[in-house]
Amino acid sequence: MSLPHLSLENAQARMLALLEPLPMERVAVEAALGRYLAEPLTAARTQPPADLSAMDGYAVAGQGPWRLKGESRCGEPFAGAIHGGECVRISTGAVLPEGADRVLIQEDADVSGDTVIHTEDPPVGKHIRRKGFEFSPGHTLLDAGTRIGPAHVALIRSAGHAEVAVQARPTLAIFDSGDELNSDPTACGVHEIPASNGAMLAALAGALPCDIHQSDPLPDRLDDIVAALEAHRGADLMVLTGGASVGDHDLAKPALDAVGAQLDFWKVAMKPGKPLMVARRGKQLILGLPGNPVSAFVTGFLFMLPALRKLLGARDCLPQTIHLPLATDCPAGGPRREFMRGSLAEGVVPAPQQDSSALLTLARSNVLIDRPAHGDEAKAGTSVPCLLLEIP
Ligand SMILES: Nc1nc2c(c(=O)[nH]1)N[C@H]1C(S)=C(S)[C@@H](COP(=O)(O)OP(=O)(O)OC[C@H]3O[C@@H](n4cnc5c(N)ncnc54)[C@H](O)[C@@H]3O)O[C@H]1N2
Ligand code: MOO
Repeated sequence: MSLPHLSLENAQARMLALLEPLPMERVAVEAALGRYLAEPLTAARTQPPADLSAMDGYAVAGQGPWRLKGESRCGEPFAGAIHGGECVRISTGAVLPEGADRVLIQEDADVSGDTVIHTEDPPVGKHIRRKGFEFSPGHTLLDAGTRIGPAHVALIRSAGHAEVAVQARPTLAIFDSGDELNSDPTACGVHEIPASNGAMLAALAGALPCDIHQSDPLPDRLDDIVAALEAHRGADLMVLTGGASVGDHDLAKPALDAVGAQLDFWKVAMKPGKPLMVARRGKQLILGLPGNPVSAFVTGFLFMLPALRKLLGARDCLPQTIHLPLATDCPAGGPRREFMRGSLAEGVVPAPQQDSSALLTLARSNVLIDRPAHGDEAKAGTSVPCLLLEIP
């Protein structure tokens, strides 16, 4: 079958359109790290809940000197109000007593007995965190599709929620395939190599919340590949690596046909990663990634992770492009848009080896430089679009 090579944007959009976010569930906030909000997050309380002191010192009213009337501590406010010429000892985060108009930090206070005088007089309102300055009940704090990071965990609890609505964790089955692959890297014969793509893709996917099934490499036998595809019909996403090209032993396409999967597209105008295959079987998405290790990584980064993000309900499924200056010259591009490995120092240095089998330069790289098809040579100092290889 000869299908046109899709542009990367077109291929990503087509793949994402095949997927729906998974059903919603409610989980404890602490268990939601790395997941995406299924609903906008609304405040259920007022923060701060009262006017609070931002410093340790004295809450004062009117002009000094002030007479010390008591103390307001965190969790134990001063009972009552103060009037002009009075103050209370106060801690950071404690409730400001009624009548206090500013906080004198203790470094600027001279205390003798129950009299407090200032060396610096703060203006009215100083060092007070006003009630509700962050949020009040009903305020929308975060949009649906926001990824929950450590700060979000704290914010959601602070907003008065013990649980949060997220999409269910996707299930993912990953398979290496090829007769040359040995699952034991310490026991490879001369005609063998260690299976490494599956482990790499599982590590890549593992940065997102998902449940991963990974097993020994499949041989280049149609029956075995079909059996593996059948055994994991229930997975939300299946990723097969190897056998995506056109050789006699490239069985990804025949295996997809045999299990009744509908091929949506095959081949994307990009390097590495051209023979990427995207198919659907019912609600399941199947990705056939090329076997060359760097091609598997780049397509995993540009397709598998976005697919997982879509299932997880992310607002932004695709990796963000940033522009960085080149530290050295970058050669002219070939006929395919190319993602070149590079490292970020004072500017981006393209890796000297760009062969799609070369894992060493991938492991030493932390960016992919996005080079246009037929692009001219880019000189050092030119700003180029890059993807940071930070996961995810
Ligand atoms: N006549 C053509 N040949 C090739 C074309 C083409 O258009 N016409 N495309 C080339 C491109 S581009 C790529 S990319 C590769 C993709 O090939 P496959 O997906 O069929 O991958 P394999 O042939 O199975 O393996 C390629 C290479 O990668 C090694 N490999 C495979 N799986 C793993 C694994 N799990 N762990 C580690 N290494 C793996 C395998 O040993 C091969 O060396 O096709 C080109 N050919
Ligand atoms: O696309 Mo292949 O991935 O160039 O080596």
